[in-house]
Amino acid sequence: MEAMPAREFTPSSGMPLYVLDGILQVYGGRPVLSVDRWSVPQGCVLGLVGPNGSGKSTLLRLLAFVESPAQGTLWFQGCCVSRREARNLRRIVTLLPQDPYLLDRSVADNVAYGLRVRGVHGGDRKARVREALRWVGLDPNLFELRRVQALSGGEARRVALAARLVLQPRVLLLDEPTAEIDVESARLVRRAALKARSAWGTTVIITSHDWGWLLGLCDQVYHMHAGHLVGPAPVNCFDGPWRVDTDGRVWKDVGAGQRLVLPAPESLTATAVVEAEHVQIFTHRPEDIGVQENLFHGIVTGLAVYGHDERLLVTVRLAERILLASVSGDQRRAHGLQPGLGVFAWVPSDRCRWL
Ligand SMILES: Nc1ncnc2c1ncn2[C@@H]1O[C@H](COP(=O)(O)OP(=O)(O)OP(=O)(O)O)[C@@H](O)[C@H]1O
Repeated sequence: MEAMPAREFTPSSGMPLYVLDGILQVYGGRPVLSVDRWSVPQGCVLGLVGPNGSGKSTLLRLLAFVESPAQGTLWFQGCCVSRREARNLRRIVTLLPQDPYLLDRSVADNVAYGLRVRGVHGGDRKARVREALRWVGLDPNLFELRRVQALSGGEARRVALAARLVLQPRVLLLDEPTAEIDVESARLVRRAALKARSAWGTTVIITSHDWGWLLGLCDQVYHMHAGHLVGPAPVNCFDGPWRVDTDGRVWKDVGAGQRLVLPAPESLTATAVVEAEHVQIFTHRPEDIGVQENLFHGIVTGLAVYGHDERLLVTVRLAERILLASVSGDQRRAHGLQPGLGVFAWVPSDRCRWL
């Protein structure tokens, strides 16, 4: 590992675990991930949310050192990671992919595999395997000797998670660990992530499509869109193409004939970003003429507490998309916001920025 030149990066409050600098990843000649500058604090639980194909898994693979970026520099614990060093770091940084591979052996063999490779033997290995199974809610007495082929899909995913936890990793990267699992399993994933952090100081980075679940678990949730990190605050992204209005502004249909009208971007294919913080919720159509444009009718589908000052993220289903708005606890109570309530959501056009 090369020592990092001091001029490149000066930590303000503790050395970040990762720093990404000018990272570009390209598949088949097509850029799929572009990160100018991003750092991950040590010991955080961090979420990545975004639509299909936005680059979440690609970013996790780079952080797991299982692939290298086409351009840019990845720093880990203040050091620039070379290809040779990446191999060593894979012993302390572990990735649970979306479709984890399990060996055609017993549950215990699968969970113990990484320990065997690292030279952990005997009673210590057995005890750690049993403990890791308990962490993911599988009774070792019932599951240890079962063959993985005889497990349900959800149980197999828990075994794969136990096989990462048993390593007591420095970094645990979980790629959509709650996809296709029930509420109880999602609770176990959450518990395991938090226990790993408190027991070993593990930094945990999790991708998901579920804003609410991530916000309830993570210190910070970054939104990814079209290969870019947008956030960390919850945001709404509106993709082009845009149509041009008679007065030179641009618009697009967001469903049921409702139009989003914005100032013209540099390109008609640009993506508009509006932070949830700037979207306002009304329970009745407001009189104020200033909020008639970009006022959408929708249904509240979820509320999730986030941040340190009891903000709530409100998901509102418009005809063809979900809109995110942020409200305070007082606003929630005053409006009686709850899932199923019909509301008006206002997107102020002057709060939009373009990607
Ligand atoms: N091996 C590959 N070869 C070519 N393109 C790829 C490859 N892997 C991913 N991509 C492309 O890279 C982009 C980012 O994919 P990635 O899997 O990182 O997105 P994601 O946000 O994790 O998506 P999802 O939520 O569907 O899992 C997509 O456009 C995808 O088609």
